Amino acid sequence: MRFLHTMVRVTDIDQSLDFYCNKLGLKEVRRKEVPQGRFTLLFLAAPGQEDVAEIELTYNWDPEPYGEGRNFGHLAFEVEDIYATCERLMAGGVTINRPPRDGYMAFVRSPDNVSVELLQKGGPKAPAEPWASMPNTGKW
Ligand SMILES: C[C@@H](O)C(=O)SC[C@H](NC(=O)CC[C@H](N)C(=O)O)C(=O)NCC(=O)O
Ligand code: NI
Repeated sequence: MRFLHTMVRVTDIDQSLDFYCNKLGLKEVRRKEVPQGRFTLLFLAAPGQEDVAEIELTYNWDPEPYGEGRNFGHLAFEVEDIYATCERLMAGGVTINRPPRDGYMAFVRSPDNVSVELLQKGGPKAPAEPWASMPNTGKW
């Protein structure tokens, strides 16, 4: 057995690709339109992780209310530089709900409010401003 993907439903493909690809750094691996089911599937992966650990975005053509499943926690990604990643996300208008005060862990939310955890590769970096004194913002 091997892990394939985590599926999240999204309400806007362009906004989701802007967040997951342009801002977070994932690449679109493939896309499948399913007109008979009135939905589109988009598979994303970090470079080199294609067919190893993917995110499946499901876009239903007919809008549906998606509650926040409290049993679902978050998507987690290891990043080369947690500060640079948070700077890039913040410059793109993403709120850093849990800033990397410890140089290691940060949380943001996707446009559909899916919680995304960012962890520093190799363990904590030295604390640095503005992150070391940045308060939490809302829930993550
Ligand atoms: C391709 C494979 O990885 C899938 O996950 S297809 C699973 C299938 N997805 C859909 O039917 C998408 C549209 C549907 N309206 C939905 O929102 O899921 C499916 O069985 N989905 C049900 C599920 O709970 O995942
Ligand atoms: Ni799937």
